[in-house]
Amino acid sequence: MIAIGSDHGGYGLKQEIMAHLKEQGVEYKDYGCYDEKSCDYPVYAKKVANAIVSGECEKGILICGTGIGISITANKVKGIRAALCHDTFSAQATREHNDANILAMGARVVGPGLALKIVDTFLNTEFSNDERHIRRINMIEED
Ligand SMILES: O=C(CO)[C@H](O)[C@H](O)COP(=O)(O)O
Repeated sequence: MIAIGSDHGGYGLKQEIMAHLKEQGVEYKDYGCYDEKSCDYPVYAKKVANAIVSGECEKGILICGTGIGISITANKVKGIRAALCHDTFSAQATREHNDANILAMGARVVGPGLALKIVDTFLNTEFSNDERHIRRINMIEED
């Protein structure tokens, strides 16, 4: 199950991503926002991050205008590795190297065509399980 969330700035792109996931038979849960009214991205970043750390969802997608505020917020939750990606190389690398569990994007930065390719790359790339990457991820989690 994929957790998905956005603020008003990411709402339109989130609708396109959800339609794309549905077409592909990928299950998702929309944690809001639910319309284009101005709202606060930390609310939705925290809902999606908590859905992942609780085990309710395995990965997440977060979208705001830039992807920056929503990724900064998600990364404050222990166990979350949110990666802001606006290209497919980064989306692949962050799965392979960082085992990122949230993809963040900015709807005011990327168009929908590229965004959907980034989503597909992120969701279809496995973590490498390489010893050096595991060691570094463990270091992130240290207090
Ligand atoms: O990108 C964002 C946070 O990083 C927000 O989507 C952006 O700040 C919202 O701006 P506004 O309230 O002016 O629509």
